[in-house]
Amino acid sequence: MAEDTQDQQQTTAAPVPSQAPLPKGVVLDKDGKPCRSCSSGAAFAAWASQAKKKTVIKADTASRPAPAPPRKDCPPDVEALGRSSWTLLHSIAATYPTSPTISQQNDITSFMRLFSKLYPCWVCAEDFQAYITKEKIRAGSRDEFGNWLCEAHNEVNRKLGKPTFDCSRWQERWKDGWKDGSCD
Ligand SMILES: Cc1cc2nc3c(=O)[nH]c(=O)nc-3n(C[C@H](O)[C@H](O)[C@H](O)COP(=O)(O)OP(=O)(O)OC[C@H]3O[C@@H](n4cnc5c(N)ncnc54)[C@H](O)[C@@H]3O)c2cc1C
Repeated sequence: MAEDTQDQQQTTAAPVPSQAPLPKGVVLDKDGKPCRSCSSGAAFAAWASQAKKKTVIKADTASRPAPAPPRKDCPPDVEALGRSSWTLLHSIAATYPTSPTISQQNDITSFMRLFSKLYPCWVCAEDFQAYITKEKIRAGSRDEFGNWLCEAHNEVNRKLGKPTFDCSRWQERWKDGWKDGSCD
């Protein structure tokens, strides 16, 4: 009861106290706040619901606003961000020149380095930067870059315990559509 009284004095969303265990899968930002683009959607939602429970409206219960219905146009979690990002990256590979100039090779290499620094999920970004340092970006042709990217994606798949992708089929997946005609 004493805790209820204390809660009733709060009017705005309060962060979950640091001693409260964070739901599994919630990654913190460098400032210690939960990072939505680094966390799975379910884990972030569990944290948000925990945080909401700590929020009590000061006025009587009748004047509490109805909870907002869930919507689809929310900031991305780690999965949504990842899917969109891989789509962009593999699509760039699919339109990369078959015989790129030196300048085009430099551009894609710079782009990938900057991408790995700016990627919004910081834990993902750190691992991707380490991967790029270990496995030098290969961009001598479309197929070379597409395969390098496919291997980079597979490294993340392995880290997350997902099946790896057959890189001999990256152009079917991202450029031409499957050979059985199912994308035509
Ligand atoms: C650079 C980067 C680093 C990431 N690091 C992390 C991380 O550290 N932790 C984390 O939780 N999430 C990370 N992610 C997100 C993660 O990779 C997935 O995007 C996310 O989990 C959603 O996965 P998904 O199963 O929907 O398919 P995704 O892995 O997003 O793949 C999308 C589609 O690409 C195709 N595909 C799969 N593998 C390959 C491949 N090797 N080559 C070509 N096509 C392929 C498949 O058709 C698949 O449906 C990262 C994303 C990026 C872009």
